[in-house]
Amino acid sequence: MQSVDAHLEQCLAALMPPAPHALPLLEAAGCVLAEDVESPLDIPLFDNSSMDGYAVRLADLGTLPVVLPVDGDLPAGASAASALAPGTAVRIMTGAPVPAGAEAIVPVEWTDPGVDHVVVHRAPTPGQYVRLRGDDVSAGQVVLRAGARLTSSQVALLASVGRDRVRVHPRPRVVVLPSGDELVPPGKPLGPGQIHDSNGYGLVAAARSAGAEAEHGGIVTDSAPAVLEALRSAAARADLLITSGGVSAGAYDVVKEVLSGLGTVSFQKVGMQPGMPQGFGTVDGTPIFTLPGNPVSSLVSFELFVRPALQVLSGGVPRRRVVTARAAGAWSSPAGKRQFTRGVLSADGAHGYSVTPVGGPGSHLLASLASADCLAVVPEDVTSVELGDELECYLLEGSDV
Ligand SMILES: Nc1nc2c(c(=O)[nH]1)N[C@H]1C(S)=C(S)[C@@H](COP(=O)(O)OP(=O)(O)OC[C@H]3O[C@@H](n4cnc5c(N)ncnc54)[C@H](O)[C@@H]3O)O[C@H]1N2
Ligand code: MOO
Repeated sequence: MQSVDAHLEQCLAALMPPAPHALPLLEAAGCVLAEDVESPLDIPLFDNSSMDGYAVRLADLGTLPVVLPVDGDLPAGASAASALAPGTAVRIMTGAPVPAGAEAIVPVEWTDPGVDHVVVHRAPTPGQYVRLRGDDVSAGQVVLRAGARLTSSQVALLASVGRDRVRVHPRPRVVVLPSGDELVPPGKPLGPGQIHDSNGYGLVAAARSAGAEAEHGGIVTDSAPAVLEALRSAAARADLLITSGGVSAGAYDVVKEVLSGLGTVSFQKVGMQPGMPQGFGTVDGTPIFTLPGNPVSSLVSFELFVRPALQVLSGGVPRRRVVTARAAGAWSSPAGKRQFTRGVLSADGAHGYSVTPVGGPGSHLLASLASADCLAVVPEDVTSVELGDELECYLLEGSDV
């Protein structure tokens, strides 16, 4: 039996992100940057006011209150073409360029607030409420480095320095192929012995949540030629294939039969619960994960192996969101297997977090997975978790922690 870590390492080592390309800025959000971005501009590009008020020379504010003639308006977007004449004020709005000669801004709240003349009741300190050119970013400064996964504030930063396109690693294209003669799409009536395909939908949603462009490639029936045809046609349009089902020891485990015949996919038992039967390899050069069919096994396998793989394929590094929590119950775990227990985290004032197991270990208990916000990791050498034991917990999509 292979360890979880060894299986993950083998899968990740075989992956290569597709070549970077330039994308319009909004399409690049969430992608990994493939270039260092230098700002061609100082940001702010000009000294500007951080308050609605009056631009003044400090020498003009002798004994307060002082009355100054108002020599026009400077709204945001105006150009401060002429210098502030001594003995006058200019009405200025937040973001408007500060005219040459002005040394500070008097906020409107410290005035009467006049239009032709203004009565100033309080004096600002030198430079007060003036945002200086280059205060945030200097021209020539690298504002973002290759490898950053673009967050919304980073997209805003790129826009602020004038970039409308950036080179990023493309989102991996994923095709999900659930297999099994018993499967019927949701929305269609079920015949005897049939069930709805939940894995196909869950895996597409999971891949999208990991930033991939994922499609449901249709249910594949348990016939070897149909499986091969579906795999080959999906491989031609994908950076990664995911199948579910058909990989254990049954007489109709056709995915395993067909892929074993190709010789480019290896199947092994991985020491984990759920998700023991795993396969990884390539179909016509496209990497493929063959995940076990049980619904919980399928989605837990995605979290453990496919999500990190998508992080690598999208040009990033594998990263997990993990917290340590104390067990709020006691349960057993199989010897020699790493158990991923569905759990719900709660803030626990004294100790950080506590984790309550939900649903039991059955791999068909999808509702309990859907109510969990973490997978509590029980190491291979632990067969019983006791109340208060500390466990690492992998945060699941949607976790508020
Ligand atoms: N004799 C053995 N039997 C089984 C073993 C074993 O080692 N020896 N392993 C068990 C474990 S653990 C798992 S996990 C499953 C994996 O089986 P498969 O990957 O071959 O999956 P299937 O047999 O096709 O299906 C298993 C189960 O999941 C349901 N299923 C499949 N696809 C979907 C789908 N798209 N949506 C919803 N549910 C799905 C399917 O109907 C079965 O109930 O094997 C155990 N057996
Ligand atoms: O390993 Mo299976 O995935 O436990 O049900």
